[in-house]
Amino acid sequence: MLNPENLQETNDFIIAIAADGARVEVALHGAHVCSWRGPDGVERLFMSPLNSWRSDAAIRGGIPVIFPQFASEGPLPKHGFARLSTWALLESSRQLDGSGLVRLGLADSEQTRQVFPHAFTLELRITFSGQSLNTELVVTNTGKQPFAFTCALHTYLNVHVAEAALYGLQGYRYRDSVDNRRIKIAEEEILHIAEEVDRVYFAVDKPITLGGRKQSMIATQAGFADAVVWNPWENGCAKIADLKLDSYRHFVCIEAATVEHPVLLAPDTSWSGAQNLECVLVA
Ligand SMILES: O=P(O)(O)OC[C@H]1O[C@@H](O)[C@H](O)[C@@H](O)[C@@H]1O
Repeated sequence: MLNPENLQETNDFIIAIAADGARVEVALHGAHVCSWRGPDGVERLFMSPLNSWRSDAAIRGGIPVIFPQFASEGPLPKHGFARLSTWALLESSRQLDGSGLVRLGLADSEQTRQVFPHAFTLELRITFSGQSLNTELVVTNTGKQPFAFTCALHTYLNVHVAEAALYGLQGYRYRDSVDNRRIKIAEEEILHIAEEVDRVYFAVDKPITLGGRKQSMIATQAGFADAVVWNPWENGCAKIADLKLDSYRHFVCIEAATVEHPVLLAPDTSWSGAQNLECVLVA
């Protein structure tokens, strides 16, 4: 899936393998999980075949880290700068239980302070084994003033959209970005993706399941208040240069996010949010 020739030009990658053969590929550009395979070797994340792999662009697919601004809801570039920054590798190791651990870090710099005048560190902790992947974002305020941020783990899940169904969203209040950001209550027990979907579900406190024909993916989050479900459909793909016109058929984003109420972080304190993905194979 990844093209090593291109990658060497613009990205440094970490490949980490758990004792049971589960593996992740992580780019330092954005601390971006680009690939996650279980021991069966099956890719669980979508990566766009038209991804540019340019160091000045966000990677289209995998798990973009969104910080300190979700979407265009503030003065910063869309989805903030974390996904465009070069992170440092802090650790890549195998835990006593055989699971793989990769930790990456980012701190404020002259460049980030120009658009976000605060002192901070970010850490992304990626743990994986068997059929599960856990990503945790830790934000620490290392400055003297409080600051506010919104954030997300913008996970692109590999799925045949025509066969997919989302469970667990019924009853939540959500903001519908494809209907003038109207606030609605989710009535459907099962959400099928049959048109553009771009919703922020608020105060999500239960797992969301993306059911498919061969597997189901259970997304559980902690720390993050909200969850975004996004599929651009054909009309959206036509406007996004690094997606093919039919890419919408192959992924659904389930994003663990904090959007409605920004986190206000006091000096010398940390916030953390995690998304856990568990793949259940259908016999
Ligand atoms: O094209 P980008 O910047 O990666 O954003 C992709 C999508 O990200 C989602 O989180 C937003 O809800 C969508 O509105 C947006 O289109």
